[in-house]
Amino acid sequence: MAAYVLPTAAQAHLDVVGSDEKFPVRRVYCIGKNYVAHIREMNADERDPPVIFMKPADAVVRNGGEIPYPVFTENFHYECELVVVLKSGGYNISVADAASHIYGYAVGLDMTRRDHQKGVLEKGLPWEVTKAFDLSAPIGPVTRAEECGVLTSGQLTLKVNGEVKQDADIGLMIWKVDEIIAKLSEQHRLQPGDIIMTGTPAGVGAVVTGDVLDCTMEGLEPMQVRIGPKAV
Ligand SMILES: CC(=O)CC(=O)C(=O)O
Repeated sequence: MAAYVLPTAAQAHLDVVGSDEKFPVRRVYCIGKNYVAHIREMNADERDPPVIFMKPADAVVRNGGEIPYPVFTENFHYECELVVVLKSGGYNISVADAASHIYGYAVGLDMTRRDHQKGVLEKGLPWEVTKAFDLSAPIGPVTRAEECGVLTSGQLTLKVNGEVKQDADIGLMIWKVDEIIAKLSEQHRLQPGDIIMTGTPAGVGAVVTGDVLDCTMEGLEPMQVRIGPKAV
């Protein structure tokens, strides 16, 4: 087999609770505007359907740790989310079959350069500058669905420096997890290793260097992230 002209990139992966095996991340799909209360706080139109966007797989930061305050923003926001990870996929998955493709769940953060979002939304430009930058997806360890069951409700909470900022039941999602999988598979052949960040509830806000963010969800392993000094 011919060699590559450069070293290949490391495989992005997540830890699996109670296992030495790793979950290999293929693609990171994200759902935006999936909770009414968040749509309202963003002054967006709640009659519009949720939106689909992506982050690169190497935006994933395993189990938190420290992430730098990124370049190219002065308004860096947290968005706590339920993350669904897939063991199988396909096109046109039905809502009824969707849960059979789920390997497990984790909590994660869709970190956002909020200062760039307004212009992007107003001008109808792509979302990459605001969402798809380096280290923008800290994600905790994956709990297997066979351990926690299929999650349709449960409290998702984010604390910043110990103070609750986001606290909502995932049952309030506009597109539920099974509907998200069905919708995505209308547009993409979902693959084993694809992961889905399912949208954030209300209470998003800015962080500064030194802040400590704790994401929790009943039945899942928690994740803690610290915001480090500005990246150079
Ligand atoms: C406007 C947003 O913040 C979209 C998003 O990422 C979400 O709702 O989640």
